[in-house]
Amino acid sequence: MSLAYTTEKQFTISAVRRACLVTSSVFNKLVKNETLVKGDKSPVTVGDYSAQAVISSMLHRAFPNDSIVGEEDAADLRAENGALLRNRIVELANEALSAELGIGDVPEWGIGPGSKQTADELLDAIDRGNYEGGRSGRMWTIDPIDGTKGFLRGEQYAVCLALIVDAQVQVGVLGCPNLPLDLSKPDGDKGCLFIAVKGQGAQQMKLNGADPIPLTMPPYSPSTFTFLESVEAAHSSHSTTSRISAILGLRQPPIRMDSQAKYGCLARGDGGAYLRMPTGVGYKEKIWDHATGSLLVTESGGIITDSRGHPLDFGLGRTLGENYGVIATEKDAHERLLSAVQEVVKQEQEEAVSK
Ligand SMILES: Nc1ncnc2c1ncn2[C@@H]1O[C@H](COP(=O)(O)O)[C@@H](OP(=O)(O)O)[C@H]1O
Ligand SMILES: [Mg+2]
Ligand SMILES: [Mg+2]
Ligand SMILES: [Mg+2]
Repeated sequence: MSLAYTTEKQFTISAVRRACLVTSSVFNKLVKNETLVKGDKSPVTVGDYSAQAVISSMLHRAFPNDSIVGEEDAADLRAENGALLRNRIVELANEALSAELGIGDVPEWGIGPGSKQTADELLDAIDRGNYEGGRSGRMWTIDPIDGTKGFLRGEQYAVCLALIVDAQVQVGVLGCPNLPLDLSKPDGDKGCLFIAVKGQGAQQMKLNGADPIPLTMPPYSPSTFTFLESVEAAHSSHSTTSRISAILGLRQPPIRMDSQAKYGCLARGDGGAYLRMPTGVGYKEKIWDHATGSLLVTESGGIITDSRGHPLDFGLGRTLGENYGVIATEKDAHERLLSAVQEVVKQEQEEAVSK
């Protein structure tokens, strides 16, 4: 019997690798006028747009009937003053699409020497990511650069692609070009690819390599356990994390890192838990920020919930709905962590009332 989603898995790896060609080349030579500020004040670069164009145009060839929920849209590139950015994106996306074929690449996906798209085709590909999401059917979710702020700081970011079927994440891949293979050797080899398929486990391999290694989270160990959390205090409350650490008596400081690279690290045994606690009311987590990561957690032996202990729901649309934070850790540690989180949430609510 053949395994489920074999083609989708291979496609996801190929698409993420090709998008990483773009992001890595932009990372090394990003110029000031290649970054925009979006309506929600967050940054977006030519790297984000080009990577989404690459993945989305490959998806259109490989799975023309599937819907796409992508973070970016091409409105700013279609504007009259968007020509400079648009030309750069066309150049970058075509460079990646036409790069040599590698292991597992299929030319019918619109890749390999000679594969080029027009500006209109690439802008349309970006805008094909406008699907509103939902509970039934097949959809892909793209975060072309997760951790754009980390990318701009010269630190961690991830290219993320996941297949969701009937609200369940079935396949997810992260490409992390700047992530050391071993966190304890920051100057050692960099570039990791994380892969998960539901029911088939999680794996890591070199971004440009072969030979995937299966990933299993190690059991809870009080002496080394610590949190993986966002670098950006506006994305995840650092003070809440530090109160939870105090309750648990943790000795190690948190590992701060941008992007879903945190989930890849958790799956391979770095830190011990992913923690993301809301910093205020109103922000709704986006499905593309957690789809691949959540599957990496469950396929490596962990549990992922919000701070009420509810599973993340990928069937509500482009967001995860009401935001009550995200907690992921090894399955035997989850209950202990959840009760510490809930204790701190209660304290914070009481303090807010008494203010
Ligand atoms: N107020 C907020 N609270 C939580 N997450 C936020 C946020 N504002 C932006 N984000 C999300 O945080 C993501 C980065 O995650 P992290 O902080 O773990 O690196 C961003 O992804 P992008 O960089 O793809 O836009 C963005 O979607
Ligand atoms: Mg963004
Ligand atoms: Mg993101
Ligand atoms: Mg992004």
